Parts: sequence; C-alpha cells; structure tokens
Amino acid sequence: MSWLFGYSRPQQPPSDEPPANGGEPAAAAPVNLSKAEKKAMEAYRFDSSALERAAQAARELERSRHAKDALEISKLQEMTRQQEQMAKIKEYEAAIEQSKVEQKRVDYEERRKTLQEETKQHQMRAQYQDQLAKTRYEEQLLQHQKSQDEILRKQEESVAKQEALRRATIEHEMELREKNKLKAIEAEARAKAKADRENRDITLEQIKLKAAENRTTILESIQTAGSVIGTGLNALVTDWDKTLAAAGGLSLLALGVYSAKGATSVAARFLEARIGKPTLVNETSRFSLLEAVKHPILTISRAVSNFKKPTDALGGVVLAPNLERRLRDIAIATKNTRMNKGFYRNLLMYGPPGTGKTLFSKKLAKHSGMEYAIMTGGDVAPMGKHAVAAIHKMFDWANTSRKGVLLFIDEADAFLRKRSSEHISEDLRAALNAFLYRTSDQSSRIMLVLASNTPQQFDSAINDRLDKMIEFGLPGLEERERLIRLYFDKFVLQPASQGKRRLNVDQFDYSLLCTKLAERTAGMSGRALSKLGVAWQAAAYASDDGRLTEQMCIDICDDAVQDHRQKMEWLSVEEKSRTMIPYLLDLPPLDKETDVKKATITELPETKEERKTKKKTKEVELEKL
Ligand SMILES: Nc1ncnc2c1ncn2[C@@H]1O[C@H](COP(=O)(O)OP(=O)(O)OP(=O)(O)O)[C@@H](O)[C@H]1O
Repeated sequence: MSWLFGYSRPQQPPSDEPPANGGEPAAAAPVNLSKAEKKAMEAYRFDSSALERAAQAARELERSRHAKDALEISKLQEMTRQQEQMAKIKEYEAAIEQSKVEQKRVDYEERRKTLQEETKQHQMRAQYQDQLAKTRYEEQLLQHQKSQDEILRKQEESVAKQEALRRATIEHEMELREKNKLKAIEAEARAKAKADRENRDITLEQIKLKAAENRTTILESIQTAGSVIGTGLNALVTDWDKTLAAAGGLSLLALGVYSAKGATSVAARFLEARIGKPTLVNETSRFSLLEAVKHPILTISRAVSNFKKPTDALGGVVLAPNLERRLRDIAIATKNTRMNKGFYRNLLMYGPPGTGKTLFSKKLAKHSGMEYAIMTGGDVAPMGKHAVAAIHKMFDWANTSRKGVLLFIDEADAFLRKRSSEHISEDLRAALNAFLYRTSDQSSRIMLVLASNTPQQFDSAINDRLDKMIEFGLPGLEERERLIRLYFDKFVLQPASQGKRRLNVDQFDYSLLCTKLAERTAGMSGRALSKLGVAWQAAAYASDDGRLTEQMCIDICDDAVQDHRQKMEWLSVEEKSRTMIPYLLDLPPLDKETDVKKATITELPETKEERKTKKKTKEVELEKL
C-alpha cells in the first residue's frame, strides 16, 4: 500500500523538465544568480512533488476499481493504530500506577525504618535512665550501709567502754570486799586467840573431866559384858545338851549361808551369759534383756533393722577401688561361711584413725547375718586382776550366740602387745594369756576382727592367729570427693529437701564445690570429712534464716583443714614416725604464715613437682628426727 501515499518510492530529484501529466513545472529555476541570492531563494522554495504525487495517487485511486476497499483498509489501519495507541496509553497508565505503588512502598519502608530507629532510641534512653537509677540506688544503699556500719561501730565502741567501766568497778568492788573480809577474819582470829588464852584453865579442866567420865563408862561396859558372857559360857559348859545343840545350829547356819551364796553366783553367771551384756562389750547388735529394759526404743529400732534384708557390706563406705574389691571378697566369703557353718577367719584391720574400720566391720556383720560386739582394748588394763574373768565371760557370752558373733576389738594393741615388753603389767599379761587360750582354735561361732593403728606392737602369738591383714589408708582425692558428696548429701541436701527442718541451701554448683573441697582436704580422714558435713548442717541451723551458702561451706572447710593440720603438727615424734609416716607424706605442709581462711576457692592446686619436692623434704626431716 505504500504506493498509495508514495513514501516508499525513491524521491525524484527535482527536475526542470515539465511533468509527464502536462502540469505546471514546479518552479522556474532562475538563471545567473549569485550565491547569496541563491541561498535566499532556497529559503522560500517549497517542494511540491509530494503533493503532486498525492494528487496523482488520488486520481489513480478514483479511477481504480478497488478504491473503496483501499479506503476501508486505510480506515482499518487507522483504527488498529488508534487501538495500539490506546493500548500504549493503558500501558503508560499502568506503569504510572505501578510507580505510584512503588513510591508508596518506599514511603512506608522509610516510615517503618524511622519508627524503628525512634523505638531503638527510646529504648536506649530508657535503658540509660534505668542504669542511672540503678547506680543511684546502689550508691544510696552503699551510703546507707556505710552510715549503718558507722553507727554500729560507734555503738560497739560505747558498749566496750561501758563494759570496761563495769569490769573495773566490779574488780574494785571485789578488791575492797576481799580486803574487808581479810580484816574481819584477822580480827576474829585475834579475838578468839585472846579468849582462848583467857579461858585456858577452864578448858583444861573441862577436858580432864570428860576423859575421866569416858574411862569410867568403858570400864563399866567391859565389866557388864564379861559377867554376861561368863554366866552364859558357864551354863553352856555345865549343860552338854545345850552345847551340842549350839554347835549343830552354827554348823547348819554356815552350810546354808555358803551354799546359798554359791548357788546364787552360779545362777547369776548363767543368767548373765544369756541375758546380760559382758562389761567388756561396749556395743552390740545382740538382743539383751537388760539393755531392752534400759533402752526400749533403741532395742526395738535395732530389732526392726535386723529383720530387714541383709545390706550391702560396702554401702555408705567409701574406699579405694582395690581395697573395696578385697573387702567385697571377704564379705562374700564370710557370708558363705556363716551359711555353711564353717570356720571364720580372723582379720586385722590397720591404718590411721577414722578410716572406716569399725564402720565396715559392722556392715560386714549385718551383711553376713551375724551379730557384732565391739570392745576396746584400752578397757582391759584398768580392770586389773578382774580382766581375766571379764575376758572369759565375754567369750562365754559370744559362744552362746546361734547366729555367730563378729567380735571387733578396737585399739587391740592396748592389751595384745608383746609379752616381752617391759611396759606390760602382770594383770595384762594374764589377760593376754586368757585371750590366747580362748582363741587358740578356729571358731565357727566367733569371728575375730582386730583393729589397730600400730599393729607392729602385737604379740607374735596374736599375729599367728590372724588370717588376713587389711590396710585402711587415708582417702585419696577421688575418695575424698565421694566422701564429701556423701556427707553433703546426707547432712545438708537430704534434710533441706525433706523440708521438715529449718534448713535451706543456696543455689550453687554443689558438684563443683565438692570437687574443689576435695582438693583442699588432702590428708583428712573419713571421720574428719563426715564431721565437715555435720559442721555445715550446724552452721545452717545457727544462721538467721537457716540458709547455707557456698561461702559458708568454704569457710567451714578451711577451718577444718587448718585444725587438721594443727593436729598433725601436735602429733608426737614417736607417733609420727611409728604410725603416720606414710600418711603424713601425703599431707601438704602447714604454713603458719598463710591464713587459709583468706584463701579463695579459685586458688590453683599444687603442681606434681611441688608435691614431690615437699614429700622429699618431709622424708628427710622425719629421718633426721
Ligand atoms: N571410708 C569411709 N567411708 C564412709 N565414711 C567413713 C569412712 N571412714 C570414716 N567414715 C566416717 O567416720 C566415722 C568413724 O569411722 P570408723 O569408726 O569406722 O573409723 P575407724 O577406722 O574405726 O577409726 P578408729 O581407729 O579411730 O576407731 C564413721 O562413722 C563414718 O561416718
């Protein structure tokens, strides 16, 4: 269709020739014009060729058969173009709307950020104000505390002054009273001496009269008694029947008295062996009628616990793993011996005090279904010549038990020491002999457990009777930690959790505390650690609100450590060298300069090298001693 409007045709250069259709020439080119004139002419020239071509086309169209169609097509084209224009307009409108939405979104985002920033600023300001208020409050508190302290200090000072004044007054008063008293006594003595001196003759006369009277009374009584006995004897001698009757009566009376005495003592011994508890036995799990009458509640509770299932022999006893293994074997063997009615083996337990010897022995008896009896070696010597009878009585009593008795002798070295020793008395020697006689054979009724801190003092015959020797050492680091946990739980956590008593515990890491305290308590025995638990409990009860804090635990532990070290220092040289060398070597030295109380829990423990050097130094010192 381009031909219709002629825009696709190549443009004809303007020519001077007349057009083919005979029309007018476009313009007559002026000839011989200067350049400037030509330029001026160019400005007014109009190219009419396009119009001409359009007119030509219109004419051709008029003549053409398809003129109408062409017009329709051009109309359609125009409409299409208009629709395209409309679509574009819509697109532009949509783009405008889109840009408006985008603008709104950006605005909203801006506003949100601004709001956020404002909130943040507000928060920061609030926090800062809060911080300021806190600081101000703390300062006020501090100020208040200071003033309180100052008041307290002044009050204390004034009380101390008053106290000093009061004491001085009392002392002065007492001094005066003492002086007055002395003066009174002196005056009294003087007056008495003067009176005595003046009444000397009268007093002497009185004494003489009294003595004469006494003499006369005694002489008269002797005369009367003599005459009565003489008359009686005279009558008896002269009458033979009376003499015989009197002799028979006296003999019968003597026989009656002696036989009654013998029968009573036999019956008493029999009853004592079955009902009572021998004097040498301090503690026993065995039922005794006398004990039941004396302590009924204790006896009932013991009887109830005896009916319970046998307990673990090592329950609640914390020992080194090796020792635990050995003791477990012994417990199993003892239980089987009892069940099979075999012969018991005698044990020796030795080691420093408070390491669980007695505790384990009791548990062993309970675990094996036996009864136990505890005696102390130190009780034998004071009994003197009665010790032999007491030992026999104890063995008789033990032999009457059907369950079997674990006879635990604490401090056994006190009476089972070497017979050749000069320090042993005759009575003690006799007691030892009696003991040796009663233990000469293996027994299926009595299991002997000797405990001693110095087993090297035993008589060789005693050593011969021992089947197993077990050393109870001081607890190591791990055992100490277990012990501390055990007693912290027993004495603090359990009563606190029951809530019956007035005891609370602060929130802190108990486990970490136990670990740290174990490091500090080197050289302390199980007994010392159990006392630590009791001390914590007591401190909590003593506090105002019944609350136990971490710092209280640490302070109490430090005190105990300090006391323990002091006790170790007090041990005599002999004791140190004889019994405690292996255990003392493990103990860190006591440094009097450092106040353990001030030390904090965060202190680093000694290094291995330091410990070794200290150990060596101590060894050398002990050797020198
Ligand atoms: N190994 C341990 N495990 C748990 N508790 C222990 C241990 N050792 C000691 N104790 C605590 O210490 C207390 C005293 O212990 P025990 O009487 O058994 O010591 P011991 O070795 O017989 O001392 P001693 O030679 O002075 O008689 C026990 O009742 C227990 O509370």
